[in-house]
Amino acid sequence: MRHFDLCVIGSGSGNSVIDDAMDGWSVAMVEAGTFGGTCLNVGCIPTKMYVYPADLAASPQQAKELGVDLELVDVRWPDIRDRIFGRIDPISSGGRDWRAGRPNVTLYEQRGRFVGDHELLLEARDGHPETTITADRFVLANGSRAVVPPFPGIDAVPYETSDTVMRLDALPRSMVIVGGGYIAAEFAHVFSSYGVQVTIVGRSPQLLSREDAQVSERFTELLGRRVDVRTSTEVQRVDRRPSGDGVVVTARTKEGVESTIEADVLLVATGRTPNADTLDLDRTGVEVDDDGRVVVDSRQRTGVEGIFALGDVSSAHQLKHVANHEARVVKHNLLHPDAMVESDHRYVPHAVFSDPQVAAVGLTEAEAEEQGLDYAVAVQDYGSTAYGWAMGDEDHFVKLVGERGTGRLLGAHLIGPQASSLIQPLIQAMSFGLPAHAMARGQYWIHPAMAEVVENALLALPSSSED
Ligand SMILES: Cc1cc2nc3c(=O)[nH]c(=O)nc-3n(C[C@H](O)[C@H](O)[C@H](O)COP(=O)(O)OP(=O)(O)OC[C@H]3O[C@@H](n4cnc5c(N)ncnc54)[C@H](O)[C@@H]3O)c2cc1C
Ligand SMILES: NC(=O)c1ccc[n+]([C@@H]2O[C@H](COP(=O)([O-])OP(=O)(O)OC[C@H]3O[C@@H](n4cnc5c(N)ncnc54)[C@H](O)[C@@H]3O)[C@@H](O)[C@H]2O)c1
Repeated sequence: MRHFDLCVIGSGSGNSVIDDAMDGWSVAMVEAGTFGGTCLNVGCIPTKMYVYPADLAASPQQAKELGVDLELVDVRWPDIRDRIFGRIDPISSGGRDWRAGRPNVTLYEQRGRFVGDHELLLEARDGHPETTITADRFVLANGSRAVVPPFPGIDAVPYETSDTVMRLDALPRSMVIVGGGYIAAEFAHVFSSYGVQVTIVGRSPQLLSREDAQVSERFTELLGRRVDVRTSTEVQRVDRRPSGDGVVVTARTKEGVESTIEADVLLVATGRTPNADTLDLDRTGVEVDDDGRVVVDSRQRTGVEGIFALGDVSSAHQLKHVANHEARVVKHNLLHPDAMVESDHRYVPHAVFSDPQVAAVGLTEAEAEEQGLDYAVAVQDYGSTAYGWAMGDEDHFVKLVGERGTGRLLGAHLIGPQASSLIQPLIQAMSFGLPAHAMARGQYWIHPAMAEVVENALLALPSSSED
């Protein structure tokens, strides 16, 4: 049985754990799927590569109001798709070849599952015989996968998930998206901008229901102007369309009103579940929580000596920047067992790359209220600052939740153009404990840049003794 100093399971953020400083270690990299993991192959990167052309395709409407007549002549789906994967696929295969070529690394392109605390069975797979390896240290970085709820009829109809929808042969005429979270919001923007008739079926009263209530309400309203949004609506069953292709989704509102939606394509976007269950962790002492996540401490250690976990398999955040942060922590802790560092999960931001964009960090107003904090809220419209006014913006805003007394930010919630970038100074202020007014007045803000909406939101919070 071959023994390694380190075994990493999962080549997403797990791949970046392997460092030059480990050149003297024997390392096993285990990857059952496409090298590079979710973000590169079926997640962040290709989705945003679809979002950017979608932003362009959606611009004629806005331009018209400003006196510029543009016309969307065509969306060449095969060209968009092939440009995206023509760039991504070589990065994945190049990364694979580079990693496999490292003299101290053995790449096993097989599914791994534990048969003991430090013993991993690699399942047989075309050309790769079953084998068992042992290692002193393991890193569980095997991510999450799309969940498909057992809607009646689902097994008898064709459906897509985020894993498959980006490689469709042709742009459909219509699409029904089940789910009201990140993936639904981003793909609704992409496909509707490309001219597809999109219907979203969401069971919550608002889309993006985990956002601050004011943001999710506004987002639902704005996306609803371009897409048929059905909220508080549950799928009852799905059937094949009588014509043979496509689907019919039967849905019912909370009030009991039933409707059917016919579409060429059904996209299921109802969340992701950690892949911990694929590892047979019950054969080890590694603990898994009620949500199926590997339990780790602040140093990313499981309860078993030498076994670490990171990213979607152990994190509630399911975000690439979190997986990358945790990978840096694991790398450090593997190399410096006597001087371990902790992950910093205090202010984890996120952004939804839809239209409008949404970005947030920290507490929502409801969470500040629930926690009994002494807080104040400031809401600043984009249109109240010069750039937003020049754009004629009437829909978007920055909402800040600040702590009275200290003047520190508790949360920031943005909905509107460039929200994913505008939020960055607010993340910085929270991370470094900068009070709102000190941050607003302690630096220049370029006039008349869009960032003035952030400056004005900060100034709209009450000042404090620390400012
Ligand atoms: C459509 C979509 C868009 C997204 N967009 C964003 C975004 O814009 N920003 C953002 O921050 N996050 C985004 N995410 C989330 C982000 O992709 C994930 O949080 C991140 O990729 C998780 O990284 P990871 O290293 O934990 O796991 P992964 O990258 O998923 O890597 C896990 C790897 O482990 C392999 N594996 C699983 N089980 C086994 C096993 N038993 N044996 C061997 N190998 C195994 C898998 O094949 C996979 O390659 C998006 C996700 C999706 C689905
Ligand atoms: N921009 C980004 O950072 C980005 C983009 C895409 C995905 N992601 C990550 O990927 C994860 C998965 O995305 P997602 O949109 O699938 O998940 P999500 O958790 O954001 O949303 C899931 C949605 O499905 C609904 N749902 C769940 N079970 C259902 C059921 N049985 N019937 C009907 N509706 C149901 C939920 O109410 C929710 O609206 C996200 O949590 C996120 O972390 C991130």
